[in-house]
Amino acid sequence: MPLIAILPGDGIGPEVTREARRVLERVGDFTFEEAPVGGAAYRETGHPLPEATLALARRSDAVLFGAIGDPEFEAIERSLRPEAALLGIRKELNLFANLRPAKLFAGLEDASSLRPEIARSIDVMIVRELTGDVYFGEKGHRKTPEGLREGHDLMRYDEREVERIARVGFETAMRRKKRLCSVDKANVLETSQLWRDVVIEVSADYPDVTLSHMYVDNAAMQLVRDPGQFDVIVTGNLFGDILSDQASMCAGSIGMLPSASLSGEGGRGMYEPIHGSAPDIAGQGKANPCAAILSAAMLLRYSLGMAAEADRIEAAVAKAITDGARTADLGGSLSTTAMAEAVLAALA
Ligand SMILES: NC(=O)c1ccc[n+]([C@@H]2O[C@H](COP(=O)([O-])OP(=O)(O)OC[C@H]3O[C@@H](n4cnc5c(N)ncnc54)[C@H](O)[C@@H]3O)[C@@H](O)[C@H]2O)c1
Ligand SMILES: CC(C)[C@H](C(=O)O)[C@@H](O)C(=O)O
Ligand SMILES: [Mg+2]
Repeated sequence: MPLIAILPGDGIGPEVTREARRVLERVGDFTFEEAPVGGAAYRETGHPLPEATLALARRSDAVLFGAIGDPEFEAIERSLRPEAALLGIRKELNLFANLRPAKLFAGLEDASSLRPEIARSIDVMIVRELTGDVYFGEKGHRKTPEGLREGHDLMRYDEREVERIARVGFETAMRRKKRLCSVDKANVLETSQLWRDVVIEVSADYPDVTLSHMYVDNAAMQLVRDPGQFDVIVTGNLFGDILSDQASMCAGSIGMLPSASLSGEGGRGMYEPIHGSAPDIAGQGKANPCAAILSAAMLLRYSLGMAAEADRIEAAVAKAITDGARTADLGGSLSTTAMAEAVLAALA
């Protein structure tokens, strides 16, 4: 029986993974093991990513991750903050490819920040590089020669890192509408110039894919002007982080966007909503569980080869929404559990 590791994390993480687990239990037979991560783990063990949690992630067939982040730990040493656990798992499991689909579910036009006719056109897969860039470069605080405090974070990619994520971008485009837009800032950044050069080199292997390049500032603008122009976006870690939160509001809510983080080695992956621990609504039963439920569907599709069950879950979310189920972020009043129950009812 497949082993699914559940790392609920902080804030709304446990609230939404609980509901995603119920949906998984409905569609198949799995063994679940849970372990603490983030601030919750730090409180329990003194470390945000305990050895036992990482070991569970390694021996599982797939990881369902909730969210981490706790205002209480915002000022402690960076390596002990909740975020270090998430970055640590991504790095340790070599999860370099992060797929973040943004699509508007019919009926959510009113929840989108865009006009309905524009909102309806969004159906983009953001392929975000996840283990490099300014996130993992050398960083720190130091003093300038004049004695001023200086913070620094090195942005870097080597050609191998760019090539492998570019290939994921092209392969993803091959399975969709065969249009790939590489987003960078090559007009200013050397890291981006290398990115662009390597993406162009890789494109020779994918003659059927139409490749375009866009600077990230323009991409942010185009994403709200005409999101329908994008099929697949491939971009670096930082730009992908920002553009995916932006895309979520085109699609109705950050509570709707799932993600898959993959290594390309076997089927192992980690699946998580793109949102965080939402301290402002944590513990109130207000969180939208759909991003976590849809992440569970991606888990079945990408790690467990259960595409039919993944389709069923996605169809159930779509049906619950067309039937009018809405949490507060979508303009409704359903609780987290009631929203999940609407999805479960639609599954039956
Ligand atoms: N992958 C992750 O675990 C992850 C992602 C982003 C942020 N974080 C962390 O989360 C903490 C809070 O960060 P933030 O406030 O910038 O981002 P956030 O995504 O947690 O919240 C941003 C806003 O969106 C709302 N929101 C988020 N998820 C929602 C859901 N499922 N349903 C309804 N509303 C939802 C929140 O209430 C908040 O108003 C920080 O510690 C941050 O580092 C973690
Ligand atoms: C919490 C943070 C480290 C994380 C990121 O920046 O990757 C989050 O924003 C995300 O999108 O998963
Ligand atoms: Mg983010």
